[in-house]
Amino acid sequence: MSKNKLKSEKPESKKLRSSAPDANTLKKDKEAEVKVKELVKDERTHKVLGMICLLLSVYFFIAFTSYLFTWQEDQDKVFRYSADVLFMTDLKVDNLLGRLGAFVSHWFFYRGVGVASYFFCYLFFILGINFIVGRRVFRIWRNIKHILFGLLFISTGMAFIAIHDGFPWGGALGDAINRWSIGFIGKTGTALLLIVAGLSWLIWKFNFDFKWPERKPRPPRAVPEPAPAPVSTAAATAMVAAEPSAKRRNALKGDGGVMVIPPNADNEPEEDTDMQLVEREQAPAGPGITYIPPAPDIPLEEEEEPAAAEEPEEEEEAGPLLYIEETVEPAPKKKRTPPEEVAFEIKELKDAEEDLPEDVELVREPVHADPYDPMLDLRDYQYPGLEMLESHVNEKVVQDAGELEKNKNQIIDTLKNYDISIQKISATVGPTVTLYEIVPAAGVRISRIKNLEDDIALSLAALGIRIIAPIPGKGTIGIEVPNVKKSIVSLKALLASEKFQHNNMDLPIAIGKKIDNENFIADLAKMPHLLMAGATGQGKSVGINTLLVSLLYKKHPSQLKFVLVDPKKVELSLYKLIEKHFLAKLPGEEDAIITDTKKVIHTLNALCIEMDVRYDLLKEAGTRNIREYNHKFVQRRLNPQKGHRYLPFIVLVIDEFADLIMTAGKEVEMPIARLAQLARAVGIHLIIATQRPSVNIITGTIKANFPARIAFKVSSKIDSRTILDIGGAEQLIGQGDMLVSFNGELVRLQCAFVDTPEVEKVAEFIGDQRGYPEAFMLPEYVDEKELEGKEFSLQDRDPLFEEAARVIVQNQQGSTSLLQRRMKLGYNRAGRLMDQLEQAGIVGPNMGSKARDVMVKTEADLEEILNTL
Ligand SMILES: Nc1ncnc2c1ncn2[C@@H]1O[C@H](COP(=O)(O)OP(=O)(O)OP(=O)(O)O)[C@@H](O)[C@H]1O
Repeated sequence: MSKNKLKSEKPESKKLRSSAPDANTLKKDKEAEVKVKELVKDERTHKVLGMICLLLSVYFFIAFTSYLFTWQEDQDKVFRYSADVLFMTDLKVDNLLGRLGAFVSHWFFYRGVGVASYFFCYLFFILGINFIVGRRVFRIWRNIKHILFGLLFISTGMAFIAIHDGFPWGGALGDAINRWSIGFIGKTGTALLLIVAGLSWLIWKFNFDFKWPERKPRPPRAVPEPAPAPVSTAAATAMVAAEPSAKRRNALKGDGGVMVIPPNADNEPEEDTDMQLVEREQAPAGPGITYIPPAPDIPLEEEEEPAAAEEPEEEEEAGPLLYIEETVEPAPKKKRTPPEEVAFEIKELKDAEEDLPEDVELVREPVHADPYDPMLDLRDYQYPGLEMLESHVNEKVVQDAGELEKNKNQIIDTLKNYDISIQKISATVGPTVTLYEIVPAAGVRISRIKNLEDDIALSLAALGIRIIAPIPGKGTIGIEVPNVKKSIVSLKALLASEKFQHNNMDLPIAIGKKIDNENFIADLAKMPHLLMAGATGQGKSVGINTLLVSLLYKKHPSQLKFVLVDPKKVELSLYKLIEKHFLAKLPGEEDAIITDTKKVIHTLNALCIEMDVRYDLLKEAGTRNIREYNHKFVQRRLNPQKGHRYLPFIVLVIDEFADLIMTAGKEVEMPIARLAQLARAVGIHLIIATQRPSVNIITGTIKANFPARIAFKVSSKIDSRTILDIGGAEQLIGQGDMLVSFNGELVRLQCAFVDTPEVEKVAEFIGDQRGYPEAFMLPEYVDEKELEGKEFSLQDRDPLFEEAARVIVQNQQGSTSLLQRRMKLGYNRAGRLMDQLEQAGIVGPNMGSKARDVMVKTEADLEEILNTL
């Protein structure tokens, strides 16, 4: 439909354009709009605004302070001439900032909020700093809330205290509230109200612990930490990060410096919980601490501790606090840990606690260290909003009572014809089909119904009837009958669902709705690959778009890359716009979307190399999968100098697999099979779609490695068996009606619908934002066959020769895999480089599985050799 739509829309839009009155004007308007947008986004504009805000803050501060001393002299003049005072050049005022200073201060103090006016200086100050620094150093909304409260409270309070003073302590606002309040609840009432309001604010802000000391869960004692086992930084981060910082502080305050485990950590966000679990598995209780150098000072005020609990998404800016133990020996001179600075959880270290002599105290130094933030490169990246997607007209599931009754009667009658009586029948209306569940009368064998499946379907004379006898796990028989009025499941509804919004999945994909209208949302990382088949026009392309768009809604460009293979050339071309954000390609390639079979082979092999390189990295890091690896990397426990890097997930999407197999056969099948077998742990996942699910295309090897499969309507029962190992897909009704085989279950779903213009909007929105300088580069793959017979001489050295030589000499290790890892090269190219290095006398001859000798010992020697070459 999408394509059709596009086609049919084109002539219309042409017509429109030709009848447009003045295309040039429109273009200019658009250009102007773009320029204004750019100007607003420009960081220089922000800096200028910041300067203006700071200036206002300072100006107000001086004017107000001066007003405190000169108000009596100036008040008369401002009263007398009102705003005219500003234009009376011969009028002398005492305010340091002249007539404007006197006028503004009068307005703020006398007509406004009295001394609380200083809050405005603060407001402009924090706005100014945020604009200039370019990030939210201060949280504006939180501060505005406090400022509003402060304005009301201070002005009223000051007016109450200094009710008879001539100076406008509370301003007109304070006076008015005060007068009203005294009239309403009396003087004492107002005083009490003010005290309660003030205390409430303090409690809200600092959440004092009012517990009686004897009721404390455990008596205060020395900090029980394992003496010889410093906590790894990661564990510390996980513990500290998992705890809302307000709680941390409270725990400390309540104890006067002694640490208490917060009683519950239940209100932690889900993601945090998960991270904590992973970390606990890893965190070594023994030595092996990695020192994280203190990051440049981040002032503590930035953190505004309680805010961390309220606005967890903002934590990334300041980074969680890390606590690293530096001295663990029993110190003769006791040093007390400063109570406000150390937050710690003891749970994990309980075992070691017993070994610790009673009087030992640990000295910890809080360190502000930034965990590596992969999103920082594109930190202003905005996720697409749901408003870009459409709600489709007939989205509501229609329950037609007449239709239900008719079908029910027909089912009962038909079964009666075969002497099958039933006890009970119930119906569940789904978006496209209704499931009638039948409980047969006692004594009726289910196998009988199963054998009569085709006859019953024929008698019911409806298209797309599927009989499930029995429904697994239920002991009932299901008959699925297509609805006359089908409803569309819009992707928007699925993406807005709670299950999609709040989950802990690595690669969440919204697929569709089950018959009982439950949303089917799965984690591609767990599937771990997906095979899709369906005859032409049954919804495959829409299905692929659904999956891609759901991932785009959830993932940051630093976390996910797509490799898109589109032999049909038109299906995935929309995603070209997001090349610099989400696509991966081969070095030196123009197009990120691969349409040519030869290039597909190169890309698949490059992905295999990337997989091997990633496995090497995982091995070196001592981790088992990409999640653990990235976690360790984020904690800065892996050294980028040694080739470690943050690994984004890679999703390979092939839109027409049959076409590839027909043209390239084994050359495509082999790398796909390798990837499917091995790549899940390193975060490479495959989505493969095909029109022709025949056995020569979906071979045994492929099938065995794709446990999750989706079938749209196919043309024959054989095709259905090829893809799902069971019939049924031939009875689907098309238009996104699908069967999903996943986790050993077969579920009928209505695929979520997302139209091409919606995808276009999302892609444009992402594409318009600042991206990486180029697409994500896959390692280079050089076809051995292409290289055969090519003798190389030192004259036509590889362009990377010098860099490779330096890597080898710096590491004093003549290993091909070192070059592969460091320079992200394919095995072949790294091997060729090594041969050239041997020819140049930089490394020794090949020694089988051992690394070659490095003949050049210093970089200075190497430079000499390179100069002479
Ligand atoms: N989930 C859905 N809900 C409603 N209608 C759908 C859905 N999926 C597909 N359709 C309808 O079916 C038409 C064909 O879908 P689509 O283009 O995805 O088919 P296809 O299997 O990719 O075909 P081809 O293999 O020829 O590209 C769409 O234009 C749309 O009208």
